[in-house]
Amino acid sequence: MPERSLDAGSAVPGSARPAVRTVTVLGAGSWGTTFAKILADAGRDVTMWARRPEVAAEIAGQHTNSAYLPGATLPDNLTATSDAAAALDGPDAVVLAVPSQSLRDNLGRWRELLPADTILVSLAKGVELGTLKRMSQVVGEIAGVADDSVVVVAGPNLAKEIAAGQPAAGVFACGDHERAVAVQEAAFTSYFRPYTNNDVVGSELAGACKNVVALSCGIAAGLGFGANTVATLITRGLAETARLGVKLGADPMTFAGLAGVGDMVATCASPLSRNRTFGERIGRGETIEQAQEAVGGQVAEGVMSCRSIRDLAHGAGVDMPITDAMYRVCHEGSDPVTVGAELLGREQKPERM
Ligand SMILES: NC(=O)C1=CN([C@@H]2O[C@H](COP(=O)(O)OP(=O)(O)OC[C@H]3O[C@@H](n4cnc5c(N)ncnc54)[C@H](O)[C@@H]3O)[C@@H](O)[C@H]2O)C=CC1
Ligand SMILES: O=C(CO)COP(=O)(O)O
Repeated sequence: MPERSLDAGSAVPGSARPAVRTVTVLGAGSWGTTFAKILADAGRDVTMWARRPEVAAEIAGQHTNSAYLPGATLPDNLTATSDAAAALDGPDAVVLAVPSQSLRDNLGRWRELLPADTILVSLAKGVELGTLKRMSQVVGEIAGVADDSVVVVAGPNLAKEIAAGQPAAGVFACGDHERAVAVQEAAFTSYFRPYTNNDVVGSELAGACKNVVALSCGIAAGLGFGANTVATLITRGLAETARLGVKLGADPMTFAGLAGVGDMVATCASPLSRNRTFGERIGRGETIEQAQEAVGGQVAEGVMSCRSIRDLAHGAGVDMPITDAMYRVCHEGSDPVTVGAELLGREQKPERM
């Protein structure tokens, strides 16, 4: 039984708030499946699209997704298909749950199928290579909607913990407050508490940048360093993230919130994070290919985002030394020990500038 009645999604009488009763989630990886579970537990009728028919059949038939969320049982009001047209037959909201670098291609295939006026929700945490666009900008371009009408999901949301029912909060950012609130209502359960904000730029950049910082924390752990090193990287990583965000129009307070410090701490500290795990393997001396294997074919977004965020920062004239260092390790074959020593030995300066 869903936790909440469908009445929770009704439009507020006399308001412009859209009702979200039916939702389609495009992408059946760990976060897509977990977010679908949240929506279904909150009483929404949810359909997932999975690339592989066998994954869709397992979700629909056995209410599990053993490849991505072993051990989790999915609610009865969550079904799945690998037919995108069937999945997109009239939902009130569509959740985009594929990795950042594949969003443009995937959305291009779905564009003609998207119902008019559906609320588009983006889960991906990354910056597109080449175009250097945030995910809501990619969605805006491909779907032909205003970038800031997209609801962006951010915050400390390690999928496996939430799928196990552990308490967590998230933040839904959108330029249109009514849309953010509509999705907030649709995803409110006893274990997941969504907040809203209107800082799409800051929320998206925070989500993308923390994956890169998590790589550095993983490397530090893999090299055998302790809590001081990790805390230093988290704090200075947040400083460079906020520097970029503010330059690009973000509200500085966003970086003190769930999308900022919240997600930074969760991802940089948890062995469940794919980005941290990837970094840890590199720190232990493994190759990029071995580290990729360690995350089991799932996406460690920071590996690509360190390149795009570095390019974005260069274009904006913003100094991001940790991101630069991760780029050199992941894409130029630099030795993590040397890169770490160079980070420590940079010119001295005040903490805030
Ligand atoms: N897993 C987590 O705890 C969280 C993930 N995110 C973000 O959500 C986004 C999706 O993440 P996950 O669901 O965890 O990813 P995942 O790697 O677990 O699954 C990706 C899904 O997208 C599908 N897909 C479609 N086209 C693809 C392509 N060209 N390449 C690769 N996969 C493709 C895959 O089949 C799979 O179903 C990422 O941007 C991630 O950073 C955000 C918060 C939490
Ligand atoms: O975004 C996440 C937690 O909020 C998940 O992080 P990873 O992609 O590193 O697993």
